[in-house]
Amino acid sequence: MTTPPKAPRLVLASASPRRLDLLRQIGIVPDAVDPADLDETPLRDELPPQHALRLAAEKASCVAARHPDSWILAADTVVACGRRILPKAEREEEARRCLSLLSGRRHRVIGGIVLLVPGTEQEGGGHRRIDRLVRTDVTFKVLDRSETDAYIASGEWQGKAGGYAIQGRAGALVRWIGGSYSNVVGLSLHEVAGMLHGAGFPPAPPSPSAP
Ligand SMILES: Cc1cn([C@H]2C[C@H](O)[C@@H](COP(=O)(O)OP(=O)(O)OP(=O)(O)O)O2)c(=O)[nH]c1=O
Repeated sequence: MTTPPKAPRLVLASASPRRLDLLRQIGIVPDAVDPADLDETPLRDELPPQHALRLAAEKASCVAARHPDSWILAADTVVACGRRILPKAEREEEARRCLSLLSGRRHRVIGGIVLLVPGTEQEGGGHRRIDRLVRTDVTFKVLDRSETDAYIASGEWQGKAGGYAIQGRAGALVRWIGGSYSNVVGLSLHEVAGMLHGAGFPPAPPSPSAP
């Protein structure tokens, strides 16, 4: 008698609650969440897309070492103004600098996504890597002093790439967006669904109720 194939295990290599919520939105519930702890400083002369993809790949491979038989999903979100990579704002001055740079201008949000698919025994184990880069263009309104102060007071910028979170109050500061909204929040759902489907991950079960 042959044993049925084991259900694949999905590990989300991220500390971002937004990524977990986004996946849940499309019915994907990871079996485990295991963040990688990495130095996210850009390399010298590293361009925003290279940076996003490198970090997503490093997060994925760091976590894959702990889960050799699982599917690993990792991502990195970079906010870029020209060649410049904006920081993940941790301090108020950083967030203010980001907002003043973004005010009235178009910028790019680059998402690097890496999916590691475990190899079968016949393939000799190891993981196969699938990656994608997603770009969304975002234009902020011109921010005056009181709008900037109010946004800073909200504290929502903390730990966010580029010092803002489109899914919160900064939604009111965005004049125009071109491309994937979920990519800005942290993970393009269209891309990730396509990557999982294309690699043979079982589809999400039907939703028990409407959102
Ligand atoms: C631009 C923008 C970023 N962000 C968030 C998404 C990411 O959590 C964060 C970018 O930092 P990341 O390094 O991509 O992610 P993270 O450090 O939160 O988690 P991990 O590295 O463990 O996966 O900024 C928003 O939530 N909304 C936004 O509009």
